[in-house]
Amino acid sequence: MPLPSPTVHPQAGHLPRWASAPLTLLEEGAQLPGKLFTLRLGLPAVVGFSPEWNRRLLTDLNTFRSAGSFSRVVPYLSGGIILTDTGHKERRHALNPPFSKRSLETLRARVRAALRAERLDSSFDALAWADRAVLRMLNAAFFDSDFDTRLLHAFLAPLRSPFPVPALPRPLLFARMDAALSRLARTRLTQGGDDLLTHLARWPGGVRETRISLAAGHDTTTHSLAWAVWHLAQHPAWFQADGLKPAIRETLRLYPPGWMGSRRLSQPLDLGAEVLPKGALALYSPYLSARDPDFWDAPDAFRPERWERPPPAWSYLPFGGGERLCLGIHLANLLLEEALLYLLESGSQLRALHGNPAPRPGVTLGPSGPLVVRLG
Ligand code: HEM
Repeated sequence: MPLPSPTVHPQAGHLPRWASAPLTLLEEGAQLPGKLFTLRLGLPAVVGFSPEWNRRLLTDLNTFRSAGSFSRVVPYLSGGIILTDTGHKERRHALNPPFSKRSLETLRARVRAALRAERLDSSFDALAWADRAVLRMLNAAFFDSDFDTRLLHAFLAPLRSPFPVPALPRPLLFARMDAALSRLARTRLTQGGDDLLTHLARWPGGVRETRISLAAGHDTTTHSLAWAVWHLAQHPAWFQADGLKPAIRETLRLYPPGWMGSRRLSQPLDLGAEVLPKGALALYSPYLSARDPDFWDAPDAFRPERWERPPPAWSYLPFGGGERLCLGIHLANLLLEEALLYLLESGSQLRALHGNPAPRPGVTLGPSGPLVVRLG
C-alpha cells in the first residue's frame, strides 16, 4: 500500500491547492492514517509530522539536504548558511558566537531604546506596529541603528507579499542593499563596533550572511510579535511580566511563522510503504506537529499554562531543530520579550478591538491583519 495522499488533481497534482490554500491541504493530509503523506508538487514530496520523522529529517543532514529545498526559489533566502550543506557545521561555528544568549545581552539596552523611539497610540494595529518595531530593533542589534531605515524597509517589503512576489529576482535592490551593507561593514572593520555586523563582517561572505539573516529574521519575528499581542489582548490574565514567556511559546506553537521546512533527498528513502526517489522533497511541518492531538491536549486552544511542563520531544519546532536550529533563536526571543515588556510598561490593560487574525501562509505564516488593539 502506498502512503496516503490528500485529494489530488490528476494532471496538476497538488500544486494548485498548495498555491491557494496550503494549510488546508496540510490539515487534510494530517487527517489521513499515519503521520506521513505524499504530495505531488512538481516533484514527488513527502510530508511528515511525527516526532520520529522530525528527528530523522533534522539530524540526518547527509540524506536530507538543504541545497535544492524551497528556500532556493526565494532570492532573499537562497544562499549563505541557509543553503550550505558541505561545511555547514564549521560555518555555523563561525556565525554562532554573536548570536549566543550571553553575547546578545550587550545589545539589550539599545534594542530597548530603539523601541521607545516611536510613540505608541492608545489604539493601534498590532501587525503594522510589530512590523515597524522589529525593523527598528533589528537595525539596533545589527547596525547600532546606523542603517538607512527606508532602504531596509524597501528591501524587506516584497518578502511578505503573496507568491510569486518574493520569488522575483531584484538585482538592483539587492545590489543597493549589499553596497550599503559593505560600506557600513568597512567602517566597522576600521573603526570597530559591538553590533552584530561588526562580528559578521570579519568572515568571508559576512555581508551576504547579514542580508540573509535580516530576511530570515524580520517577518518571522514581526508575525510572532503581532500574534502574541493579539492573543494577549484576548487573554489579558497573561499580560503581566511573568506571563510573557509562556505566552510567546504558546503563540509560536499555534502559529509558527516557519510553518513548513523543506529538504531534498540525496539518496532514495525507504519508508516501508513506499520508496521515495533521490531528489524528492521531504517536508516537516512545525504547524502540524504542534497541533497533533496525540501529543497536545486541546491543541487548538491558547493555553500558556501548558508550558509549566516541557513539550513532547521533537514536537515543538518553531525554530527548527538539530544542527540547523534557527541562528536567531535567542535574538528573536530577546526582541519579542523586549517589545512585549515595552507594551506592558506603556499600559496595563490590553484589549482586542477588531481585526482579522486568519492565518495567511506565504514565505512565513502571518496573520491577515489588521489586528487593532487598545492599550490603556
Ligand atoms: C520568531 C522568529 C523566528 C522564527 C520563528 C524562525 C524560524 C526558523 C526556522 C524554523 C528555521 C529552520 C528552517 C529549516 O529547518 O529549514 C530557521 C533558520 C534560520 N533562521 Fe530563524 N526564525 C526566527 C528569527 C530569526 C532571526 C531574528 C534571525 C536572524 C539572525 C534568523 C536567522 C535564521 C537563519 C540564518 C537560519 C538558517 C540556519 C541554518 O540553516 O543553519 N531567524 N529559523
